[in-house]
Amino acid sequence: MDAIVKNFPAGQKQARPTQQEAEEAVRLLLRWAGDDPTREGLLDTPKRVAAAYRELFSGYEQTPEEILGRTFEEVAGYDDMVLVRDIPFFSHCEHHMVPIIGKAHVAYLPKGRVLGLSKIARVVDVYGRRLQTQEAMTAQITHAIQEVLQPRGVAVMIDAEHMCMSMRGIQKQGSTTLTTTFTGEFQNNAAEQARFLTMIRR
Ligand SMILES: Nc1nc2c(ncn2[C@@H]2O[C@H](COP(=O)(O)OP(=O)(O)OP(=O)(O)O)[C@@H](O)[C@H]2O)c(=O)[nH]1
Ligand SMILES: [Zn+2]
Repeated sequence: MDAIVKNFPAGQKQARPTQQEAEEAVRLLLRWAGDDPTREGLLDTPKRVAAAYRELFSGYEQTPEEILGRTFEEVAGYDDMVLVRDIPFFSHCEHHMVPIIGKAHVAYLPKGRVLGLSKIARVVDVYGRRLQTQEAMTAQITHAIQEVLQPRGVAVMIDAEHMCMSMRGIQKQGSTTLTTTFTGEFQNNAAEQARFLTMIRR
C-alpha cells in the first residue's frame, strides 16, 4: 500500500480503489443520472470512463521535478527572457469535475541554466491533469520552475474558460478568467513584468 500512496504526490491518503470499484461507481452514476447501465450502448462505458479518468488525471502520477530535472548551460551566455506562449491545456475544476480549457503563457529569466522548451509544456500538463482551481495551477507551475531551475524570475499567465460557468450554473459562455503569478525580477521589477505582458500579446 505504501507504494500506491507514494504514487499520489498531490496528497491521496488512502489506497487507490480497484478498477472494478471505479467501474461500479460509474454504473451507479449512470443509474443516478436516469439511464440504464445494462443497455447495450452503456455496457462498456464504465470501463471507458475509468480509462479516460486514468488519462485525464495522470498528473497525480508525475512530479514536476522528474520533468524539469534536465537543464542546459551551453546557451552562449543567453540570459534574456524565455517565453513559451499559448500552451493549450485541459484541466478539471475541483469543485464540479468538469473541464477547464485554456492557454498558459510561461516565462523565465535564466540564471546560467535553461530548460528544454518542451519541459515547460509538460509541467503545464502535469498540473492540468489533476483537479484544480486556476489560481492553484498558476501558482504551482510558477513555483515548480522557480524551485527546480532557480532562475532570476518566473512569470505565468493562464487564460481559461471554465465549463462549470459555461455549461451549467450561471451559463456564461465565452467568458475567460486570467490569472498571473510572478516571482523574482518579474515580481520586483515593473518593467520586466510589463515586457512579459507585452510579449504575450499578439
Ligand atoms: N476561484 C475559483 N473559483 C472556481 C474555479 N473553478 C470553479 N470555481 C467556482 O467555484 C465556485 C463554487 O461555488 P459553490 O457555491 O460552492 O458551488 P455552486 O453552487 O455549484 O456554484 P455556481 O457555479 O455559482 O452554481 C463557483 O463560483 C465556481 O465558479 C477556479 O478555478 N477558481
Ligand atoms: Zn467548477
